[in-house]
Order: sequence, then C-alpha cells, then structure tokens
Amino acid sequence: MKLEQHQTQGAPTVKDRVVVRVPASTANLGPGFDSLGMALSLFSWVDLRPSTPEEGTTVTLLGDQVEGVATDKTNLVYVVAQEVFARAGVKLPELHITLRSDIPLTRGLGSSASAIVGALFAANELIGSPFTVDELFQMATAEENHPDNVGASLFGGIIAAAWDGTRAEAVRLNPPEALEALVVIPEFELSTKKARTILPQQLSLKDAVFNVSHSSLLTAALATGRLDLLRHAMRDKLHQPYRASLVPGMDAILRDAADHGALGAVLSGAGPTLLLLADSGSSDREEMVRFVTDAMAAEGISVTTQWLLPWPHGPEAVVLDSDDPKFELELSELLPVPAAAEVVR
Ligand SMILES: Nc1ncnc2c1ncn2[C@@H]1O[C@H](COP(=O)(O)OP(=O)(O)O)[C@@H](O)[C@H]1O
Ligand SMILES: N[C@@H](CCOP(=O)(O)O)C(=O)O
Repeated sequence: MKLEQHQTQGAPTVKDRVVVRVPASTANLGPGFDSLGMALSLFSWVDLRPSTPEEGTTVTLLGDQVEGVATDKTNLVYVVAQEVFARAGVKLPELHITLRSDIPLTRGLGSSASAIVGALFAANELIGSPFTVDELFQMATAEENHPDNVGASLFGGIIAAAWDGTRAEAVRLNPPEALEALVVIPEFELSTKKARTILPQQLSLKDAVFNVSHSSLLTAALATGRLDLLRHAMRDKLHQPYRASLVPGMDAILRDAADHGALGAVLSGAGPTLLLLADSGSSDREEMVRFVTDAMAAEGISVTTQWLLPWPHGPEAVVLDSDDPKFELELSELLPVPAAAEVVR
C-alpha cells in the first residue's frame, strides 16, 4: 500500500493500551461482487500495547479460531499497524499484540478484513486518532484490494461500495429488521486469493448486464425491506458459477434453498461458507438447517451451521492508561461478545 507521510500536529500522545472488537462480514451477497457487504454478529479482537526494544514484539493468540496465525512480525495485524504509524510519522517498532477471533479463518466470513480493520482502528486510537474513519476506509480497501468486507466491518450494517483503485466510496444501509443469517461453514478452508484466481478476466455483455441489474435490484430491495425480492435478486453470473467447483453442494443449495424456507442463498465472500438469509417472522429455520446439512452430507462435507444477525455497528474500542483499574482485564472482559438483544438496528 503506497503511503504518504501524514503531517501530525506535534508529537502524538501514545496510549498505554487499546482493545478493539470488530464484526465479521459476508461479502458480495451474490451479484454484488467486490461491492456489497454485510456485517455479522461474530467478532474478532485486537489488543495493542507499546513494547520496548528489550521486550521486543510479542503476539499472543486466544481462542481456537486463530490457529496458524503468524506470531512474529509477519502477522497481518503487526504489518498493518506499522503502516498506520509510518503514515503518521510515529515510531512504534515493538508491540505487545493479543488477538482473539470467533471468526473462522479462510472460510469467507471476512477474517482478514476484520484483522485489517481491527489493526487500523487500534493503531489509530493508540496514537491519538490522527486519521479519520474515511482515511482508515481508504487504507483498509487498498490493503484488502476490495471495499466490501472492510467496509462492512468498519461501518457496520449493509454497505454498497465502489473502489476505482484510488478512491473508495460507500453508503451504509440499516439491515431490514426481520433479516437473519444462517451461515453454513465447511470444515475445509478456501483462501480468498485462490478463489479469486479462478475467476475469468472477461465476461459476456449479457452476464455483465445480469450482474449490474441484479446487484442494483438487491441493493434497492435491502434498502426498502423488500425481502420478497431477495430470491430473485441474489443471483449471480460473475463469480459463483466459477467457484462452485471449489464448494461441493453449493449449486444445489443456491438453487433450492428458497424452496426450503430461505429467502435466498449465496456464497459468503469467496467461500467456502454458504449464506442463507431468513425472515425472522416467516422462514422455516429448522427446515433450512435440515436442508443444508443433508445437502452437504450428500457430498460428504461436514459443516457447522450458525445463526447470526446483521450487526449494525463497526469497531468498538476501549482505550486505557496503565493506571486504569481495568488495565489488566482480558480483552473479551473489556469488550465481551454482545448479547443478541444488543442488536439495535
Ligand atoms: N485475527 C487475525 N490476526 C492476524 N491475521 C489474521 C487474522 N484473521 C485472519 N488473518 C489472516 O487472514 C488470512 C485469511 O484471509 P482470507 O484468505 O482472505 O480468508 P477470509 O475469508 O477469512 O477473509 C489468515 O490466513 C491470516 O493470515
Ligand atoms: N469480494 C471478495 C470477498 C472476499 O470475502 P472473504 O470473506 O472470502 O475474504 C471475493 O469474492 O473475492
């Protein structure tokens, strides 16, 4: 990411500790490839404290969803935090980093985006917030190379975004009150990088028009609460047909989910997770779970299913001085997993 030196007004006040909780995201929502995204009630945490040359940099991993994450200075959170410091003209080469994630890695639920947004937000807060949320959005988009996941994690709710390679713009929508999400998480990983390399570099005009029109219809349907249109609007010709070969069972689930209680079904981000949307007032939740579990079992794929809610908020942060009585609390004591009732849209 090309950095310009950001002139801060005088030396920044470096805080003693910042903890940030960031929501997961489901990107694309079908036709909105690299454009539409929705934050979900699943979270990761980033905890930063300045360290010293003697103590060096440490990376502590909490929970069972961060297995395999780098614990040295190649860690994504460390790398992104250093980019913030460099841009602000601040030197903080050594950090104590603690990470927790309830977002399965490399499954299409925006774990990398949550790490990028968490690192940007926490690093910015650690040095006195020299950057605006829009500046953080630009940095996040340049780092992830698409604005959908990072926009959803940064702004919360549903976002419609566009990036021309230089400037990213996004509009946030409040999710429809009745919307619920069933995520179907296969046991295998699928890196976003791999799922992007499989995509064609060219599309027919017919398929391009199909996606532009369905993405527009989907955005308007979500903005106006027309959940009845989702089955039609959530179709895609740009990426899902080419990624289906990487996710056994996907074709059948996307084709038939609406006949088994769902409003519609799509690949979550670059997969392999599948996303089924439901209407809390009318969808047959049990039938939805039975249908997807049977469909994936027929392909010999073991899955975890989880009901989530659209999450309306972006990152939440706690900034602490070392003399604060709460200073030594564990990160998820400072920012616990919110109860579903807290989902106030
Ligand atoms: N909490 C985290 N801290 C550091 N790195 C992370 C974290 N979460 C994800 N990552 C990085 O992001 C990679 C997964 O990114 P990606 O393939 O885009 O999958 P996803 O669909 O989860 O975004 C992980 O292999 C890891 O390198
Ligand atoms: N638009 C991207 C979204 C990737 O989302 P992720 O959660 O899989 O990282 C794509 O489809 O490649």
